[in-house]
Amino acid sequence: MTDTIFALATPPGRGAIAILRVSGPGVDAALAALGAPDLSPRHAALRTLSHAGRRVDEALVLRFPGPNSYTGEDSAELHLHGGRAVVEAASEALIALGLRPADPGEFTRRAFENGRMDLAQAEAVADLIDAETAAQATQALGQLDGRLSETYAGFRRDLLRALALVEAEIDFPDEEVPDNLARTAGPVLDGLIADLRGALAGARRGERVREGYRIVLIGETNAGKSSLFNALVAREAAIVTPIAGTTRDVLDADLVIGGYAVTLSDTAGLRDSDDPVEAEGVRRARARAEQAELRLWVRAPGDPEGVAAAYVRPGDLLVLTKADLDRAAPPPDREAIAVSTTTGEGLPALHDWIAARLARDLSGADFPAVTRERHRRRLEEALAGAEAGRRALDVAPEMAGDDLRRAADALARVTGSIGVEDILGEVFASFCIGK
Ligand SMILES: Nc1nc2c(c(=O)[nH]1)N(C=O)[C@@H](CNc1ccc(C(=O)N[C@@H](CCC(=O)O)C(=O)O)cc1)CN2
Ligand SMILES: Nc1nc2c(ncn2[C@@H]2O[C@H](COP(=O)(O)OP(=O)(O)OP(=O)(O)O)[C@@H](O)[C@H]2O)c(=O)[nH]1
Ligand SMILES: [Mg+2]
Repeated sequence: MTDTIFALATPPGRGAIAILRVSGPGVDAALAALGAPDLSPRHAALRTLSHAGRRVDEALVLRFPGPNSYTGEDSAELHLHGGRAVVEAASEALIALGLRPADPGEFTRRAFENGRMDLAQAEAVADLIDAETAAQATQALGQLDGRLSETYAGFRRDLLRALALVEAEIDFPDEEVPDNLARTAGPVLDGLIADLRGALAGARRGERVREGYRIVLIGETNAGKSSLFNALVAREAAIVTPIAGTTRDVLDADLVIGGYAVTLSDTAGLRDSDDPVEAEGVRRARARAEQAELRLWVRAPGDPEGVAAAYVRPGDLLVLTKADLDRAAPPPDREAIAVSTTTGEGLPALHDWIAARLARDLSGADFPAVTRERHRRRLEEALAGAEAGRRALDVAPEMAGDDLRRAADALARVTGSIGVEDILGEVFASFCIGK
């Protein structure tokens, strides 16, 4: 029999109101025992809750009889006065009545297991709670309302249609089979392959909106990278000294620019060094520069092109620092912005340039976006299967079925209609308690 679980759904600590959420078959018995036996479904009612002869609170109580609830089970919410002692007393009463505290994500896990939402929607719940930018929230809402799941389901329907056509032909083999398939299953698969490629092309964008767009400062030692880092994050996060080679570790900061999440990294100045600590710092700086979506090539007046030039890609920005000391003429062949962290000149222009770059790379009409590496890997598998199946149509149609089935399975795993056991723990472990 399923446990009846409870958890604080609001942040811990003192607050105006604290909500205890309860779900499972023992909900009605627990409500009755606390003094709220008579609640009509989904209507808030004020009740005096008590336990073991002691008043616990004057609370607003809501009852959601299953299956019409978030979890699909009998559920309830106790909207308590948000004092620590009140929450403590109510929790103790629920434990005494045989309920147990919920694990992280357990309410949403039950919603998934009861068919109230699929796995992509459950992930969207977690994303929505973690969302700190408007773009992240919009993306998570598009996934929560099932639009992303519907996209995957459409891909899967196409695959199954192609599979049915292949199987129908194979059952009546003759020399016409490849020609027939080229007319029937061929176009279905061609369309699907194009759609999957389109979804994958947008996947990096979805992941960057969710996880943050990676910007790395690179350049010679003493170029002013750490000073610029501090200016952009608006606090003295990195150590700045006149000594070349001050920064060793990569230093990351999360910030929001133009409504998008950004991870900005300060790095060690790129130079050859016999000092093993500095050499390791330079190795890490290079690795980061390669992973990032954008590199800001930081150069002070007189800096040589140096090693950084090898890491700069088309579309990166040259930032000419220390503009208060000397104004280096920007090279004619690349985009550049002159800044001074001493006077502040150029910093608003740099900020605006980054915001425009984020809007260019992260906003887009091909919604809903694929938002997670887990989804992207499965889509890549599905694409590989669809492409292999497509090739087999012409040469060995009897082989196409296996490829298409493999592709359809990969898609079913994204929404959790098959193969969930091995990933459920991973998906729900990152949730808040009470969700
Ligand atoms: N107080 C409160 N606020 C909340 C939630 C909650 O659980 N409690 N939610 C939790 O994340 C979100 C809203 N999501 C919800 C989704 C479904 C149901 C629900 O009871 N659905 C039933 C009844 C629908 C109806 O009243 O028409 C159903 O779908 O059958 C409730 C909340 C955000 N705000
Ligand atoms: N006048 C002036 N000095 C600057 C400016 N930006 C940085 N500096 C100075 O240049 C020196 C080096 O600055 P950092 O920000 O530590 O340079 P860095 O690129 O992080 O150096 P490493 O960590 O050694 O690679 C410090 O003395 C800063 O005060 C600027 O805009 N104008
Ligand atoms: Mg530095």
